[in-house]
Amino acid sequence: MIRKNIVFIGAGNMAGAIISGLLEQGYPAQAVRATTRSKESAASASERLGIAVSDDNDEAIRWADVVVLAVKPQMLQDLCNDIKPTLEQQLIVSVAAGISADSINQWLGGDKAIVRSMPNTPSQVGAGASGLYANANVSPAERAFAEQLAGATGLFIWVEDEALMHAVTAVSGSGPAYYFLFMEAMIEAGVKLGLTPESARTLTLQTALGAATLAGKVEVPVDELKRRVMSPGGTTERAIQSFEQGGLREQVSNAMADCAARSETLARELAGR
Ligand SMILES: NC(=O)C1=CN([C@@H]2O[C@H](COP(=O)(O)OP(=O)(O)OC[C@H]3O[C@@H](n4cnc5c(N)ncnc54)[C@H](O)[C@@H]3O)[C@@H](O)[C@H]2O)C=CC1
Ligand SMILES: O=C(O)[C@@H]1CCC=N1
Repeated sequence: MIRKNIVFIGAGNMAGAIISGLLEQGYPAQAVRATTRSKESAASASERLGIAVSDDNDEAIRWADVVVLAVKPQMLQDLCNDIKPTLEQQLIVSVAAGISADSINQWLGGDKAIVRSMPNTPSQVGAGASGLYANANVSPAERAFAEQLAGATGLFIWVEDEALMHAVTAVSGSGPAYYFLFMEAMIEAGVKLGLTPESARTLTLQTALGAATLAGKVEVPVDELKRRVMSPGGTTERAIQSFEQGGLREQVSNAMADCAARSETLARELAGR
């Protein structure tokens, strides 16, 4: 494992998930720091995450080899302006949705090595999925470190065409929320059918885990796995017919197109500020 000092600027949901995943995988806590905007939030994040957290971006950046930008996209330009004078040759990793490497590079004064990463919150338990994109200033060694960072919290893919980061966001960045929504709906429906909330939850979660594990382990396409659950004239067939007639497929497609489009407009709105 290559050890570098990593600072996360912003210690919210996504940074917290990556930090927990990293530490869980044995990355040394002394080599990970974070910053927040106030002393109070720094103290509570430090306690929650088990690493040093301060409200001093400049001091943390001077200490770091790798700077992970983990603030909301709308805060990123102001943050870049603030840290520009302090940054030297650190590798920049941005997890912000939408915002292009060119915008970040421009806001940071140019000539920066920037990796964009679109992770997701299952990183917290080592089951993340990240899409990575590197600008032309990123060296092979820096690419390798970015892979180690993403790989410590799950799996990753590289995209060479940055525009595909919008699609990655629609699939895996936002994707956990779709599955949580589906689980929520299944639990509610199970309760309506008479199960206790606890039983409905236990069965729903294990079924989601089982389906994903099975699909990941066997070399069988998911439509065939679906077919194997559907006995002709049986119960599943009725449920699947009901989903198809209700337009689930189209809803998923529309929702993901809306997600990718939001990522694109975020990028345009914020690049023009
Ligand atoms: N939540 C998710 O599932 C995912 C989020 N992302 C991206 O991660 C980024 C962060 O999102 P979340 O963690 O969900 O947001 P969040 O609101 O939970 O965390 C953002 C944190 O940044 C801090 N912050 C803001 N300005 C700061 C500054 N100048 N210096 C230091 N800290 C500052 C805030 O205090 C807050 O703790 C966003 O750009 C988002 O697009 C990417 C993939 C998935
Ligand atoms: O909802 C968002 O904007 C962020 C980016 C991907 C997941 N959460």
